[in-house]
Amino acid sequence: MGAMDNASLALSLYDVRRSYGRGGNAVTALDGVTLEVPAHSWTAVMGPSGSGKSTLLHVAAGLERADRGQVWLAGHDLTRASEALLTRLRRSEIGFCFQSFNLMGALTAAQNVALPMRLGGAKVEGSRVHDVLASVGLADRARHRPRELSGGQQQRVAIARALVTEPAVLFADEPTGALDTGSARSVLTLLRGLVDHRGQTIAMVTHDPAAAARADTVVFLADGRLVDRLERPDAAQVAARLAALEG
Ligand SMILES: Nc1ncnc2c1ncn2[C@@H]1O[C@H](COP(=O)(O)OP(=O)(O)OP(=O)(O)O)[C@@H](O)[C@H]1O
Repeated sequence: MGAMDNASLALSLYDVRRSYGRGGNAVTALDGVTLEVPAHSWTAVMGPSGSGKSTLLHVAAGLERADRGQVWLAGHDLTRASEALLTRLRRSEIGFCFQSFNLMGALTAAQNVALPMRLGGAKVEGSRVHDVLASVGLADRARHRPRELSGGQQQRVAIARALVTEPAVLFADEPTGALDTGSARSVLTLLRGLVDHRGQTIAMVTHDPAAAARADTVVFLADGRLVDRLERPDAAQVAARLAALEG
């Protein structure tokens, strides 16, 4: 089971397979992926277009089922979990943020952040919402609606919403893909701080070597397999490995 004991792993995948379609049209998106993500660390997933990055993130976050293998998160194998358990885990242990923010336009920042807890039927403490907004640097924007916020601020609200339930893992799919360089940098600095100062575990898909270089570990997918890995890399190393895979 690898070098690390399970307690120090926030997320682990063993020999995970996932394909789409059937017969001659079948596409193998993940072809035997094994990945251990230590608690309180940040892992970036890179690879050429179509290599399986989004599928990996969705399977790891319980948004899609693996066909085979195991996905362990918060003490449960998601591949064997009932729908009821998956729903509970998605509301408590799994945070997700997207390239396109996916905020509710009619709701304020504070209401957007409170939404996952409301949907989970939990009582929402105003102070909790305020603390999470403050932790992403938006204490003074609680009453603003998404259209009144910059792209970088909207992504911060989305990150706050993903963190409000204190998830075991924050999953981020291209979190800086829609942002200009400066906003991207500040969102990445926020994510780095969440790991370093709050012990958050993050799994992120990105196309951007500069973003991946902020992570602790970068893993590379090609044709649904993990083919390479860098620890504490710089952006030039990441770009070179990616270029080699894109051929
Ligand atoms: N719902 C689906 N139905 C059929 N095929 C799919 C589906 N989702 C993904 N695939 C296929 O699975 C493979 C992996 O897709 P995935 O989106 O995980 O790749 P990716 O690395 O995230 O790509 P990109 O960088 O372009 O977003 C691709 O060949 C894709 O066409």
